[in-house]
Amino acid sequence: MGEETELAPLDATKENGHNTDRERISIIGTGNFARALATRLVHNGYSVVCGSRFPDRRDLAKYDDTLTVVRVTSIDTALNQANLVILALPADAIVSTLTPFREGTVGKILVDVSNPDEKKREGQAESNAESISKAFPDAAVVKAFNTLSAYAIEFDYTSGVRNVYVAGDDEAACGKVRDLTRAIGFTPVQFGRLSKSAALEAMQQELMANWTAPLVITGVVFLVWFLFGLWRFQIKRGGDWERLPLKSMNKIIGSTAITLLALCFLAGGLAGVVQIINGTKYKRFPGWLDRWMKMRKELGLLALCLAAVHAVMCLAHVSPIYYPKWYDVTTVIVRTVDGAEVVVPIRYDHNWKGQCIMSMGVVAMCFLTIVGLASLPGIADRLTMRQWRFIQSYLGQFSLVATVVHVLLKAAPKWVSMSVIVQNMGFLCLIVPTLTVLLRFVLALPFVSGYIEKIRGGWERNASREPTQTYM
Ligand SMILES: NC(=O)C1=CN([C@@H]2O[C@H](COP(=O)(O)OP(=O)(O)OC[C@H]3O[C@@H](n4cnc5c(N)ncnc54)[C@H](OP(=O)(O)O)[C@@H]3O)[C@@H](O)[C@H]2O)C=CC1
Ligand SMILES: [Cu+2]
Repeated sequence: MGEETELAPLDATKENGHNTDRERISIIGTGNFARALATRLVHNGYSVVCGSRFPDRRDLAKYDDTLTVVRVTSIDTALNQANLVILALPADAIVSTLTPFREGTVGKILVDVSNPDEKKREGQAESNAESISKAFPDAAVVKAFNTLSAYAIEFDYTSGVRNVYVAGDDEAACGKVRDLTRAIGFTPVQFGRLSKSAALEAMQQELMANWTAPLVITGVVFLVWFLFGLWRFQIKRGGDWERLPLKSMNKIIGSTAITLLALCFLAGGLAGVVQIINGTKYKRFPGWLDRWMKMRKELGLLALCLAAVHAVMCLAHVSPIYYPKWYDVTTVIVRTVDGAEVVVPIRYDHNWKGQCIMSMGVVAMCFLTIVGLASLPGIADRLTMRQWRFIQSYLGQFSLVATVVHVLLKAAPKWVSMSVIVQNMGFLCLIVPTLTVLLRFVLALPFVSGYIEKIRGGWERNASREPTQTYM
């Protein structure tokens, strides 16, 4: 590899009166991201030039055969080879690397893919892209690709079309980047002007974007059930610690799962109540309900995850030893050598109770899995609005009802004989889910649901009054 003097100058790409310079893209840098982008560009018919500090030492072909057609040149030459230049350099090296070649940036579209080094960027308001734009005012800087990994760019051709967020002040430049993005198999999403690039860079820094609150709620719900279970199954019974990791934990995790599932569907139910009270859909939900509504997907997925753990734990330990009431036992009487008669069990079969509990658990798990899968991007994108609503609303509520029946079958008869019902975990963990099911049932009654549909269709009870005020 080396200086590519035989490369055609930029103007030579104008053929037959058509400007085909879109076909040649320059990438500055030869690292992971540069190679991934170069591979994908070459696969899609682009000619790629990579600019390096050490062009003589960079042999891209050794990474992938596709890259044999990629020329590695000096940074200066690479800048001159294309109108669209992708800067695949470490964030803090971009300005210093390009400054000696300022001339070459004039009139160019510079695509900034960089993500900030978290520690260095703390408290710094300006994004990488804005710093580059300030340093090279004669170039059109566009932020793009930073939310994708090099791996996804190079290898992920199968898992649906990924979004590439584009931000920039020059609309023509953004348009070219969007075209390029589409041409190599991604979906461009214009995210706004360059000032929005800070949000794109921050997006990449967030490990758990929308998951913090749902995870905290899950932790609190789990802790409540854990402390109750610890007191109920271990401390109150004076020990039995060896059953804590599996038998007790299974009940604790199951209770956490059903509570989270109920919380997921309770939000929508309360939203319906609020809309009925307000008599309009044009009034904002109170802040707490709004935040709660926005975390339904995460709560549902966490419920699914814990329900799966509960199912596996059940398989691991449900047996006549722990749950004798779920089984019918066939016994034989064996006479011992000294003449005593011993009753020996020879066969266990699930009785009605055991069969119904287990099968209802399987049904609930099955529906919950469909609802969970349908909420994932990639699958959700392929559903029509009607299909999505059917799965999320009907199948979702059916899975909650099946879960309630599953727990009810397991725990209910015991309540009757229990002197202190509030000590029964099965009873306690059903309170919120049962109230949720009842609320959703009431909201589904024809005259109530008709009223809500009317409100959601834009009808207002007090339409003639003064403009609606909003909650703060
Ligand atoms: N890797 C990833 O998955 C992702 C990366 N990005 C962004 O892409 C950019 C490049 O990342 P990546 O390819 O992983 O990084 P690498 O460290 O693998 O590559 C950076 C390249 O930049 C060149 N370079 C120029 N100046 C310097 C310098 N001062 N110090 C080090 N390298 C320099 C080097 O090429 P040469 O030696 O040939 O000059 C080097 O190969 C970063 O801004 C990163 O934030 C964004 C999203 C995901
Ligand atoms: Cu269960």
